Amino acid sequence: MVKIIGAGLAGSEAAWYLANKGIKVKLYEMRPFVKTDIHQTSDFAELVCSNSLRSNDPLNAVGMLKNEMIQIGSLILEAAYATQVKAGSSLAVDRYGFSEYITNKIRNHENIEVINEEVKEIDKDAYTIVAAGPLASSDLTNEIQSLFGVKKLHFFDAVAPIIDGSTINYDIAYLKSRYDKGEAAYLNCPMTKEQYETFYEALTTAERAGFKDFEVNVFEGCMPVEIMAGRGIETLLYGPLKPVGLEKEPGQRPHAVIQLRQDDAASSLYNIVGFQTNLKWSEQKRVIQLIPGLENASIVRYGVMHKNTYLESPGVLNRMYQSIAHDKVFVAGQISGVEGYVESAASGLSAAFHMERLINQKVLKPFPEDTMIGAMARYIATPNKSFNPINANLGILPELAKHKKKERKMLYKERAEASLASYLSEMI
Ligand SMILES: Cc1cc2nc3c(=O)[nH]c(=O)nc-3n(C[C@H](O)[C@H](O)[C@H](O)COP(=O)(O)OP(=O)(O)OC[C@H]3O[C@@H](n4cnc5c(N)ncnc54)[C@H](O)[C@@H]3O)c2cc1C
Repeated sequence: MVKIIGAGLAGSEAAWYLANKGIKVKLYEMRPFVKTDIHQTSDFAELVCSNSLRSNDPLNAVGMLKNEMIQIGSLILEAAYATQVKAGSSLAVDRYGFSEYITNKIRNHENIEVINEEVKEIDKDAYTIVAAGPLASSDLTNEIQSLFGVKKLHFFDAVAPIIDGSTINYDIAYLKSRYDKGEAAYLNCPMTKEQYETFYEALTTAERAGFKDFEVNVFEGCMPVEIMAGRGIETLLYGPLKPVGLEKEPGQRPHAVIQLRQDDAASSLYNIVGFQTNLKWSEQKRVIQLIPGLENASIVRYGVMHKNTYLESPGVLNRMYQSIAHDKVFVAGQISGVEGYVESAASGLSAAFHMERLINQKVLKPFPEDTMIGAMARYIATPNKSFNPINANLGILPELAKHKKKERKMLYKERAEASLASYLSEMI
């Protein structure tokens, strides 16, 4: 029997993998009895912010990771493709359908017992996967800290607001994907230079909520838009408000464009891309209503900002997400030092893969480091003076032999596919 703590992206993925291998799983989830600051439902694998699982391009790092997860057997991706909504070349999902799909599969699996309880202690001699996420309850966080003898770390993360689609002005907002790649699934709100300057002034002078120290600890990949804007008036124009490839008519490029991405299958909700924010709610409304097309927008969920806990994994976990000190205990998901929905699920899958082999006394061997799933595991287990949570990215793969620059991505992909296929056939 394996005890899994947390039915999030990582815990659900791990439970499903082990149960399908005939191993009994006790899956502990504290919601709905104990809530986190962010989760809103009691469903499993709830997406706490964006509804996007990012790029589907197999040459992109996260696209590569997805393909590897499918080879190994991923419930999260099965659910994502079953509940996909239009988002150009990205994989976005109907967030409620996605979580419901996973919850039903898990609850109906004969090898999984779901226990709605907060876990406060970890038995180091029992097979356990800790997958309690970045919002793990504080008693459990203290237990993790003392079990592994580490200093707790955190950074701050921010959530983007969600808009009621029926309140968008469609005379101004138009459908288009950047450079017309994929389906035109984004709504675009164009700005003139003057409109941008008014918006910029409001954004950078608006009142922020709480957290005096967050500017030093903010994670670059999920930075509040007001902090990014504070770096200079041009910064957003090269980031989330980049207008290139979004011209409504050829040759008529707006000064800036704010994009909205469909948030549910009914296309009734839209989130503002790259607009994670920690502004006071009244200020969010004021700033958002300055965006052309959103003059009367109704905000159904405001952006928020909060602490995000993770373990400094090098020296604590090995390349199989297994504790070095307590070999029956694995740690997976965002709390293990990976960052992102897909990455969290991938680490859950990886931990479960190795856990099954440990229980069945098979050889333990990390995934090859030239696969994305293996490169991420190597990153979290390798000593690093400034350890930070990691997204899938091509920079963590081993260098290629001499090659032409334009062949690089294809070579990474082909090398990873061959490596994973040979590893999986060896590991049977
Ligand atoms: C505010 C915020 C916004 C984010 N936005 C994005 C985004 O837009 N895109 C993206 O790719 N990533 C995002 N992330 C990062 C990350 O991908 C998500 O946090 C993801 O949900 C992590 O998956 P997980 O399985 O590790 O944790 P979770 O999905 O949070 O699952 C952990 C589960 O454990 C449960 N739990 C906690 N403590 C206990 C306990 N003691 N006993 C029992 N159960 C417990 C929780 O209730 C939860 O269900 C965001 C993170 C945060 C915090």
